[in-house]
Amino acid sequence: MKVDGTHYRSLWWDESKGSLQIIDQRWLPHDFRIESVETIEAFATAIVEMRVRGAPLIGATAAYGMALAMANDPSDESMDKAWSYLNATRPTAINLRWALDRCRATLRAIAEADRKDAALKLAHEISEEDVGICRAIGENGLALIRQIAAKKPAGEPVRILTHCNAGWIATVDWGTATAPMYRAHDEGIPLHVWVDETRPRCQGALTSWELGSHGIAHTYITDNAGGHLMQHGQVDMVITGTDRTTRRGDVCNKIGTYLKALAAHDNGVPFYVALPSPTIDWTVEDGVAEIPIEERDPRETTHIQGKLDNGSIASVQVTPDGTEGANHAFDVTPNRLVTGLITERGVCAATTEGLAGLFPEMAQAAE
Ligand SMILES: CSC[C@@H](O)[C@@H](O)C(=O)COP(=O)(O)O
Repeated sequence: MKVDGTHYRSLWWDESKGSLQIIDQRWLPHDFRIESVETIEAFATAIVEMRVRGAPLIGATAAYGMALAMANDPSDESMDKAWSYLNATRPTAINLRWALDRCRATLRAIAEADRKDAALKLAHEISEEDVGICRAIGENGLALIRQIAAKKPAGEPVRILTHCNAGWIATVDWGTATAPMYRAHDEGIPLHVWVDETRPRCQGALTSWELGSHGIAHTYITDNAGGHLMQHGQVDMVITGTDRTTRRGDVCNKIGTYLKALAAHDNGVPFYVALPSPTIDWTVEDGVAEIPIEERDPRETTHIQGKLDNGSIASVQVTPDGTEGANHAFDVTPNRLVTGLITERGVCAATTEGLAGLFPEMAQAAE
């Protein structure tokens, strides 16, 4: 997508430097900083510190991390070490393990002498696939937005609520939850997006930055406002992303998603989840019982980062000295609260049959 007229992806390989380039998302939306990632430790730090974030982008980044490990030392031992090291960075988004498993399985079957080139090619492939998946999610979600728009008086916007940032910077390009919005806007369908702030990291500010850059009307709201807006008929649909969706369609996503799903259910508002297939964990059935929920540094709750009036970016304390914070980063929305899953192969019910119907080969392979 475009930033100040230039087309960017959220990561790219720089041939001349021989290294991965990322946008350091810790400084967005105030500062656009590009960083070169050149050691395995730097890859891990980039994921842990959320310089790169969002399930699909974490997966693509890890694939480049494996490529670096193979360039340094193409042995099985080095591959296993990189797998374990990178896999330990964040526990919830399944795309991380998906990408690492795919790299390891593919590279194991290749002679050591060829692994360096093969690993880099595979990382490029995983990134390109992500772009294609997100584009297709955009098409499939667009059909849903069109249906809602068709029932409205001409010119009235379709009002979509979204949580966190499942936008182009959370993937390689397009985003998942935002892809249908970009497509609908480009097609001339009037939209208005309610953007949840998404404390503590305020990923809603990233979503606002993305939507604003694309000219999509939006309003930044507090995390607790969604239920109120739904009660007053101000939301036509919800679209969120996901970090891991179980084979029966339970959706793990950024903390607070569950409360939005409950409010949507109570108010008869359709609640959709944009789901790329690498985010399906076919080994898990019950999301609440089985998905590990990341707990991050409580300082993210007791402090908030923003831009001061003098233009500098600073972190300020919002709680009294010594206040304990707890920082659960994700929650699970049971499948009964999900109206549908928008995947690259179409929209399906959040059920075992729905997912297996669209992805029979994956469901079978997991049996
Ligand atoms: C297309 S991104 C999908 C999810 O990863 C997204 O909704 C989300 O929860 C991101 O969490 P984050 O902690 O910012 O990595």
